Amino acid sequence: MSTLPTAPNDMVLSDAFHDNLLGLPCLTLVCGKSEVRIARQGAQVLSWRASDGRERFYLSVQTGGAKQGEADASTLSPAIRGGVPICFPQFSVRGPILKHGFARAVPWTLESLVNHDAERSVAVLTLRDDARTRSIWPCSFVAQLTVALEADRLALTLQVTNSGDEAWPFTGALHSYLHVDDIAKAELAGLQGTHYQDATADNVEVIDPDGSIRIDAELDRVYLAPPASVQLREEGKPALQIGKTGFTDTVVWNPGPQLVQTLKDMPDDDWRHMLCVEAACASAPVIMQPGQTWIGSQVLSIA
Ligand SMILES: O=P(O)(O)OC[C@H]1O[C@@H](O)[C@H](O)[C@@H](O)[C@@H]1O
Repeated sequence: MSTLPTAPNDMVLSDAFHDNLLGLPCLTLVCGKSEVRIARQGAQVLSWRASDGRERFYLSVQTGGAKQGEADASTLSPAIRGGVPICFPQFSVRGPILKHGFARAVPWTLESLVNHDAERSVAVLTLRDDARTRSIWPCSFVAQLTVALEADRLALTLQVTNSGDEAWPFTGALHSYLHVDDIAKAELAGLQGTHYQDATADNVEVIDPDGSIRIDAELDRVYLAPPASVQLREEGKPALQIGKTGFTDTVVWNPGPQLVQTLKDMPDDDWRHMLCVEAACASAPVIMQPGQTWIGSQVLSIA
């Protein structure tokens, strides 16, 4: 086991991003046979292989993002299409700033790393307000993502603190792109009877009558007060249990065969190989008083 100190050690910690996936600098967290890759940009988890070696996240080969060798520009980087983007301080276009906020478009700082642990490897990354974020959103904050990897379980915890002296609202999400072999043989179970806002129809509110969600066209829903856990099934068998705490909503998104053709960072056929199941605070903002801390998590376990 190699354990790096929990106190910031700038040289060691900045060296951690020495791997790359599709040219995106990232660090690799290892626990036994399980492995996770985390990009510096957006603290975005790009890949997760549990002990069976199977990739559990979708990542577009046409993705944007700040590539290796490119300086972390002072401007925002193009979003990375896949893995787990962090949407903060705004979910989608439900507010005045850019879609899904800026957290996914800027580099985060690695604060601590416990790697190659036999039971639980953990990376903690932070984003604090600076001149650039304040030019977009004039609020003082500290956002922290904790990535905790166990043999067949990945826990992502987002902690947000109001470090200023005025209250502010935020919406956001852990926007997980789950990999599926074939969307026609995949279903999401557990949301039956839950109200949702249909983003493809002006957010009209509907009750989901179905036992499980199947995808053959664009689907974009914010489920309100959903159960704490839902299950991804493939070929009729459990594949992944998806739990959440703190986040009020579950968002389910797939662009389907038409909308995907308008996404220049995603191959036309790839809607068949992904399903976004997002832990979100989308339907109503979280109001943060000065000094207040909010915590939400998404926990993925091999079913
Ligand atoms: O293309 P983006 O900005 O990454 O957003 C992808 C999708 O993200 C989902 O969370 C939204 O519900 C969709 O409306 C949106 O299209």
